[in-house]
Amino acid sequence: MVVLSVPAEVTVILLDIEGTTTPIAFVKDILFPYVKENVKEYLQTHWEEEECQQDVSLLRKQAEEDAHLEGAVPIPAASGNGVDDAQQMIQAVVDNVCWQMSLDRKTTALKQLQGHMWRAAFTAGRVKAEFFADVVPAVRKWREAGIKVYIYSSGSVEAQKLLFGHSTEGDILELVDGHFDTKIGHKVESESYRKIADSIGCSTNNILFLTDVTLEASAAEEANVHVAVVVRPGNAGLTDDEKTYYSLITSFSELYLPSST
Ligand SMILES: CSCCC(=O)C(=O)COP(=O)(O)O
Ligand SMILES: [Mg+2]
Repeated sequence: MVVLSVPAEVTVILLDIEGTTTPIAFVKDILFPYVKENVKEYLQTHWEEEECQQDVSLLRKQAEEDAHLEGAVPIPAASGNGVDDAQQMIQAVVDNVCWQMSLDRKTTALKQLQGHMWRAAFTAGRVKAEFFADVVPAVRKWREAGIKVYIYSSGSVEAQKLLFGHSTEGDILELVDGHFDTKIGHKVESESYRKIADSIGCSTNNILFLTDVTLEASAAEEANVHVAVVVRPGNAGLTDDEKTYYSLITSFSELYLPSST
């Protein structure tokens, strides 16, 4: 088995979710279709609720920023014309969400609504999150060795907690010391990793970030974070240069902690 030694200065392991702890297929084939199939009904049911209106406001703000993009779908402000007005707005939100999802956009606005929609599916037991078989045993071992484990995903913190709280391995939320999402910044921006280190109370070089996306690895590395790229079934392929440049692992069990036996 290939072994990658974790630098002695690492005290925190920061994990991506999709493509790292969890198969991309689970997100693409189960979570995303659930949103596309149910978004209209969800909006119709929850439209009058404060949380739903906050989600719509955030999506509208994002739509304004996206106005210059090809195919962008605007979300009109309410004109106060009753039921027809609400139905038009709901349709615009549905179209906007479907457009963003067709591009797999990672905007905070989209991720917030998705998280709220998944809540019902997870808490009713209709969906259970999948984790690769090596994830839970490795995380337990790291924690026993005194390593803190944090999550940094484009999925909202609320959605992350749903996944870890309702998984095929049971409720594994207690294995995580904390969560970060794009509210701290985007994963392809190095400043996000500096802010995460500040928030945890460590230096960036105390962190090892595991991700499937080399753009994220590169941003983290620029901030002096240690990185390893995770190669899982179903992940996007890497170029030969990327394969040579990055430390690669195919399972968390390939990480060797000098402090553990
Ligand atoms: C954590 S919720 C579902 C995943 C999701 O919506 C997503 O965009 C995953 O992105 P990641 O940064 O974990 O690759
Ligand atoms: Mg990922």
